[in-house]
Order: sequence, then C-alpha cells, then structure tokens
Amino acid sequence: MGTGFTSIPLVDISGLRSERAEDRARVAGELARAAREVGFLYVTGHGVPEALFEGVRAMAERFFAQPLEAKMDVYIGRSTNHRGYVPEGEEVFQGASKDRKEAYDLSIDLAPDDPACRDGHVLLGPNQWPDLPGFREAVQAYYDATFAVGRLLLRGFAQAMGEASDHFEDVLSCPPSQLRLIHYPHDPLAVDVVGIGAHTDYEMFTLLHATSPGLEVLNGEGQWIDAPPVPGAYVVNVGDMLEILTNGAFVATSHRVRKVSAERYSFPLFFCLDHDTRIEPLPRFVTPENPARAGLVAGEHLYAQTMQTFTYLKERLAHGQITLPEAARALSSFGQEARYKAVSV
Ligand SMILES: O=C(O)CCC(=O)C(=O)O
Ligand SMILES: [Fe+2]
Repeated sequence: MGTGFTSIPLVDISGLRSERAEDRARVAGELARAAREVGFLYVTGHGVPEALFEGVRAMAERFFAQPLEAKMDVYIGRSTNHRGYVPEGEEVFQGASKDRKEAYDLSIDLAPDDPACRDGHVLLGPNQWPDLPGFREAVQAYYDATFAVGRLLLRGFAQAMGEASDHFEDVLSCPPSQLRLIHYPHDPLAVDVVGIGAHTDYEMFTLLHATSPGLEVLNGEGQWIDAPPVPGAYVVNVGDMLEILTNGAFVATSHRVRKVSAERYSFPLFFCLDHDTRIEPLPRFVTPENPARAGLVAGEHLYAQTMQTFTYLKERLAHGQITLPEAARALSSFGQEARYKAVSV
C-alpha cells in the first residue's frame, strides 16, 4: 500500500474470456497486483475496435467546436438527472482553482417512466442528446462497448478480491455508470492552470481513453507519475468503492491532468454498481490491525460527491432546494490525498 511506483503496469485481460480457469486466475492475479501496488493499469486484450474510439473522438470534436450557446442548449443544470454539457468552471474539486476543461456527461439512457428512475435515484433517467447528426449513435456505441469491457473486468476484479467471478452480477442491472467526453482546450498564454484538479474517482473503477498525455497519478511518496496513452489500451484506475470493498488493500489512486501542451480529449467511463448497492469491506480484508472502514451506498455516494463539486448543485444546496445525504463523505476522503493531506496537490 502506498508504494513508490514509477510506472503503470499493463494487463492483457483476454484471459478473462478463456474457458480455462487457470487463464482467468492468472489475469485476476495480475489485476490484484496492479490494484494493490499502483491503483492504475493499462488494459489490453479488451476487444474494442479502435474505430469506436475514433468515432467518439470525431463527435466530441464536433460537439465542442460549436458556439457556447449551442452547447448550453443541453446544459447539465437543465437535466433532472445530471446529464449534459458542463461548461468551464462548473466543476471544482477541493481547494483547486477552476479547471481548464469542458465536458459532456451521459449515462445509461432510460425513459423518465422507467421503474428504475424512482424516488431517490436522482442520477437515473434520460440523456440530453445534442442535435448533431451521428453523435448519439457514435457515443452510444462507445458506451455499450466500453461498458461490456467493464462488466468483464468486474468479473476479474471480483476474483482478484477472492470472490467468485459472478459476485456482483445481481447488482449490475441498471447502474448509474457515467461516460464523460472531456475537452481540454490549449491556451498557450494561460499560467498556473490544471486541466483537472487532483481527485479520486468515486465508483468501482474507471476505463479511460485519451488523445494525448497529461494524466498524472500520485504515488505513495507524493510524486506525480505520468500515465500517457498507450495505443490500443484503456487506462483503468481503482475508484473509492473498490478501496472500501478491500478495506484499503486496493488503492483509489489520486490523479489529475496537468496543463495541457496541446488540445486534448479524454473519455472516462466510471463503472458503478446499482444505485442502492451497499458497499462494505469484505470480511477477509478486515483484521484487528485494520478495522473495517465505513461503508456507503453506491448511488448516494456519487450524488453526494457530485453535489459538492458542481456549481449548479452547490447553489441548490445553498438555497436549501436539495440536501446532502447524512452519510456524505467530505471530498478527498480516499486514496493518497486522504493519506497525504499535507502534500501540495
Ligand atoms: O482526462 C483525463 O485523462 C482524466 C479525467 C479524470 O480523471 C476524470 O474525469 O475523472
Ligand atoms: Fe478521474
């Protein structure tokens, strides 16, 4: 835990599809090692054609190139369930100056009258699709393919934690797993800006594709290590929920995007479990020296963290229109940020 790693391991997950138990166990072992020692890894052997990534990239370029007024037609603050366009400065992490980034957020696309969209499931509902020919098809195809990789990877992580590979199967029927299209504009004159401030991701794990370097991860010695894109690989990182399930054995590694040297796009899919899933440390990770950490409820955690970082929700909080769940965690409660609060991030 908290190791001084200097590089990010690569795991070929094709063995998770194998009929042979030893192939699956080998990959699970590699996932466990990467999750314990680093919390970040490159994943190959996922089977998603590069064309899907290129498709979403082309559409992201077209979407963000539109005038601000057109993007604001699908502003996230107009959605009842947190979907749509996130302008620069809307999302602010703990202690950070405003990020230089804009985003488009979507998730599992449900009709408003879908039974899963019941009271309290504030993050479930319809996407706000922009009026751009081909956008919805390309983005949905990327979402579906990446989600399928996440489902496979979850089987591997379940095994990596010592559980049966289907351990999470019954809490995966309608998870609020968000995909973000992020655009980091390049401004040669800007000084002291970060693309995205230091944070951990809130879910089980994240699968990310980016167009250029910029992503940095914090090691156990407080140093920032580069995680540039590797052709054909997803960058995968452990989120808060895997950290809790393993009682800290797997690390929700803090990361950020430094000021970019060229225009940059990235597409993280935050892989979550069903909204009401209770996340508690698995008994095998609890010992007298390492007592059980506090648990949480998946959807509630996502929403609580979101409320503390999005300006439109902070305003609603301030006006008493919404309230933080009682068990809400403060920002920076996980990963190395929690352990090294003194580190300047
Ligand atoms: O753009 C990136 O490479 C990272 C984005 C990220 O960390 C996030 O959206 O949570
Ligand atoms: Fe992140």
